Amino acid sequence: MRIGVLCSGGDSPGMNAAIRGATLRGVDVHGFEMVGFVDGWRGFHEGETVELDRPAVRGLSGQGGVFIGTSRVPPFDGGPGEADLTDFRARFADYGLDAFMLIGGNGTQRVSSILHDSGIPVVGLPKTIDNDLDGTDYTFGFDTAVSIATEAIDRLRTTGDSHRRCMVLEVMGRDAGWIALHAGMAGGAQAILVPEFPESIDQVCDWVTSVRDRGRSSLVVVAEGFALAGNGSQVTRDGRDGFGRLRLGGVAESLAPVIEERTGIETRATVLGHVQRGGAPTAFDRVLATRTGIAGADAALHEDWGTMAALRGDRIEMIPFADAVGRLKTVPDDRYAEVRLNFG
Ligand SMILES: Nc1ncnc2c1ncn2[C@@H]1O[C@H](COP(=O)(O)OP(=O)(O)OP(=O)(O)O)[C@@H](O)[C@H]1O
Ligand SMILES: O=P(O)(O)OC[C@H]1O[C@](O)(CO)[C@@H](O)[C@@H]1O
Ligand SMILES: [Mg+2]
Repeated sequence: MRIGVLCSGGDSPGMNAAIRGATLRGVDVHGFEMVGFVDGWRGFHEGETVELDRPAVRGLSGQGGVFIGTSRVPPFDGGPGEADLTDFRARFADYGLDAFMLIGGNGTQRVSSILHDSGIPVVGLPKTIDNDLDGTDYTFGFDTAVSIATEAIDRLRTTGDSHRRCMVLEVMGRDAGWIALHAGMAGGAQAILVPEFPESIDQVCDWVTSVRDRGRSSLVVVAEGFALAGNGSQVTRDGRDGFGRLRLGGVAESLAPVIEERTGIETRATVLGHVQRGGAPTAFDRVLATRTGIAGADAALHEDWGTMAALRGDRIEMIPFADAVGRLKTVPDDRYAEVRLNFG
């Protein structure tokens, strides 16, 4: 069996470990041929590939990024219509492929599902720092991002306390508040602002003021997709990503002066940005990613197409794409309520 491996969407710490796990199991144990497409669908369109075998994945489990590259280059020119899919199948056949192993988040697994429905054998390996993919408890990369954001909170807190300032930290997550929620809990933030639960500026300022009134300095964590209640909208930057979506970012910088003006407390903003996607994966993410890759290779052996390797409790289970795509896994009411009671 010849399997094409491809990454799509943002990189996520653990992608290298997943490719290593899949290759060691797929090539060495099951006797597959495996080929990686460089920079996601760009490599597929332009014919840039790398053979995956034991030497190619040596020492990769602790390395950040992904050595074959990833991108948001789309798989099809269009919708996809029947003509797009026919062209796609022809290209798939030209590469001599029997199946795809697609590594990505909700967008990528949506593509997996489209390809599977059009008759192409696919297994999916879930990754994303956003942890917004349904059907799986955690995606690899999330734990690393949360650890980095937590360290940032710890560091901002000592300087914020020293100057009696309010510190606002912006983290990633697109339309899901998981990174903010977990890092904020781990770092004991005085307020955590997430896209799922808009709050008014009056409420945010009340929390910051009450923290000052009991002699402390506030650490506010805000997810990049947060919008104020009422007529607030998400803050975006110039430019669009490779899929044509507006880039999120800047909400901390827009909130900080308003908090300062309304409370009289000096307030500073920090945007953590891509630091939270870079560098070595945590041990948890290395193990999760490796097991995910192994499960994907085993699923290919059993021709368990149309499935994604999901973490369920402490087990990796192959679940249908339909259970993973179509809706985002966002922060539920009870998870927000349990932290909100202690804000301020
Ligand atoms: N419905 C769709 N139809 C066709 N292509 C899609 C669709 N959804 C996503 N894609 C393609 O898949 C790519 C990856 O999706 P996306 O950028 O949402 O990242 P992701 O896989 O969700 O990972 P992450 O959220 O971690 O960046 C998109 O950039 C786009 O090229
Ligand atoms: O790397 P880019 O294209 O700036 O994308 C940033 C986006 O990717 C993610 O890191 C992962 O989806 C989001 O949290 C963030 O909004
Ligand atoms: Mg996504």
